[in-house]
Amino acid sequence: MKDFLKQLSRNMLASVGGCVILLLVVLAILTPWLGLADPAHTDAAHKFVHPFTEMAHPLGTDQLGRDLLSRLMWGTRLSLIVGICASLFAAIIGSLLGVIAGYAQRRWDNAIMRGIDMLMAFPYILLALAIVAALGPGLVNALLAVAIVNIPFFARNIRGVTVGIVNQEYIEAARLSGMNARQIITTEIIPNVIPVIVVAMSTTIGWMILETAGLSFLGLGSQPPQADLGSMLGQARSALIIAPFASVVPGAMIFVIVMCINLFGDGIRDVLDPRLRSGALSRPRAATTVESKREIPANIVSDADSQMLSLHQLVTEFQIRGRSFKAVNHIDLQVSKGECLGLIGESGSGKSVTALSVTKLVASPPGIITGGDIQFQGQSLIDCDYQTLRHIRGNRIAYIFQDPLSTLHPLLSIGEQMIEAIQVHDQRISKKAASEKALSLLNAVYIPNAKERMNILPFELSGGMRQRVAIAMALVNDPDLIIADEPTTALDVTVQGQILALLNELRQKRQLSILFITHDFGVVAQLCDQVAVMYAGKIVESGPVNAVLAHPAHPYTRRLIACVPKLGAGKRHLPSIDGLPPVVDQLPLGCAFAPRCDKAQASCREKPVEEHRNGQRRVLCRFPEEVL
Ligand SMILES: Nc1ncnc2c1ncn2[C@@H]1O[C@H](COP(=O)(O)OP(=O)(O)OP(=O)(O)O)[C@@H](O)[C@H]1O
Repeated sequence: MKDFLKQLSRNMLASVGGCVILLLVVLAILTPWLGLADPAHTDAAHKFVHPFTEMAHPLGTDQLGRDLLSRLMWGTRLSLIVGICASLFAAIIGSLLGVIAGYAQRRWDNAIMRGIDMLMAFPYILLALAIVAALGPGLVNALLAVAIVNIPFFARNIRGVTVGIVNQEYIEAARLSGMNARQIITTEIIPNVIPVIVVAMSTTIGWMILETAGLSFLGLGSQPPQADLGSMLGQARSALIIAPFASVVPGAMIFVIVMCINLFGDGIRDVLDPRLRSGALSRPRAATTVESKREIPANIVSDADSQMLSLHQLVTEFQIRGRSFKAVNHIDLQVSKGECLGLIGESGSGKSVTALSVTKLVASPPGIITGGDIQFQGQSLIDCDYQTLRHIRGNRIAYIFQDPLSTLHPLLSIGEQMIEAIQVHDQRISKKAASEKALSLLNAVYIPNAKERMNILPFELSGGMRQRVAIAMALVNDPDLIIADEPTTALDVTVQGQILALLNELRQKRQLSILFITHDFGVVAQLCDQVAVMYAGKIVESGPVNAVLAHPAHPYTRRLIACVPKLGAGKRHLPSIDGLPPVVDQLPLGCAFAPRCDKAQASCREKPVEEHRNGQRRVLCRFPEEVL
């Protein structure tokens, strides 16, 4: 709750809206005790008294001499109660119908949704008028009418969300655990749709107040002597020319209430919507923000003839709610032409952020590059303009991600997506030529019946086949560097072996450089020439794969290698690494691995660690396992 209020207070307009609404609600609650005049007391001798002319009637009087301030306060109280009750009624009934229709599907879904469609087929205001006409005029009936016509809005919204949730794996898991439909709805579905209901309610209360005011304005809502804001407006209508203030007072109040509720509702939506949290109230920028005062490393020497990619003291941070998370912390990496570099480390060590930083694909906000440089074939990618970066992305540097199902477009066929990727970077190529190129690439990655498969959708392929398509997509523009972010993690070992063999073959045939991200030293041994081990945003060890595997120098590397089972090594205990990596906004002054290291001494924790180098090997440890 504290967090919620803190985030809400950052939105200036929502805060103002919330404060005004809070003030009005408090005043509405306290109205009976404010010592105001009787709102129904008429005084023909004092009709249409102008505002601020008589102490007894600060806002003036209406056509029957009733005190406008008192009627305004009582009317506001009534309008707020009606708006909130109508909204609650519509939200509860509509959401329940939506959840049941979305969960049950088939016959129930059909019956409920066709009923809802029938409600929606009537013109909105006519339906409300018909309901009031059938039930008779009166505030409660107006409330019911407004609530009923808004039920379809909630039902359709919540049904859509529920249909999405019902297909998720955790609902399957709940079914497997033996839960019945009622339990699944109450414990799994409703908690997940509540934020959507709250957001929808926060934006509809204002609308419902307006609708009830509309019915009262037409004489179908509150009946004399009771008055809500709409009926005040309706009664003042006949004297609009001679006493406009009698209309302005309730009209201005309706405007303020609806405006403030909408501003507040938008603020609540922004805070509650998980996609809009973590500072991302705006769409991420096209390229990661680079801090203007970033630390630029001195004497960058990058051999453009042999180096494909080199990172120099790169720092990428996430700045969230006043905290800076250093996901990538002063790292140096080099990938030579035709070489495969394996980047390995535990989950959360910063591998993916490093990979995304290369082409400035880290989402900004909250990501920001605060230091270092990235050289691609001797050209700085940090300082280059956006057009150059766009040309390089997908053309000279391509990515393969872990889950092709979420990176391939679900509604476009494989062929269409590949042709699009080719034509984005080469507008002169005809569709036919692009299609032939796509087909030859699908053949190159050994997709059987490639011609027929050009026309199918991603979900119709198996995981291994999808990953082959993702590799073919990465190759469409003959890139020089491929960044593969755990492309085999979701695959079984046989398919993993095939994909690694394919990448190796393509690398040799096409002289590709690869930055390969993985958790698995077995994969590194199979594919990579060089390896860099990452921990808490830093490269703690790097060097040729054979040398690192045979003689790991950092205790973390040694323990990562010890976790890999060895075929034929007999039955042995596979040690795990106790403890967890540190949170990267509270990194210690010394070695971040020290709390989990069996060799750590006091000096490891107290002083920054210096890097030891020998030839291609580097280690960031005060007491390495091997002297380099
Ligand atoms: N969009 C984001 N907003 C905030 N923090 C983020 C974001 N993306 C990544 N991080 C943080 O950056 C750190 C590094 O994340 P990263 O995804 O690079 O780890 P990783 O080593 O690739 O892990 P995995 O192997 O699980 O993919 C983590 O602490 C993560 O929580």
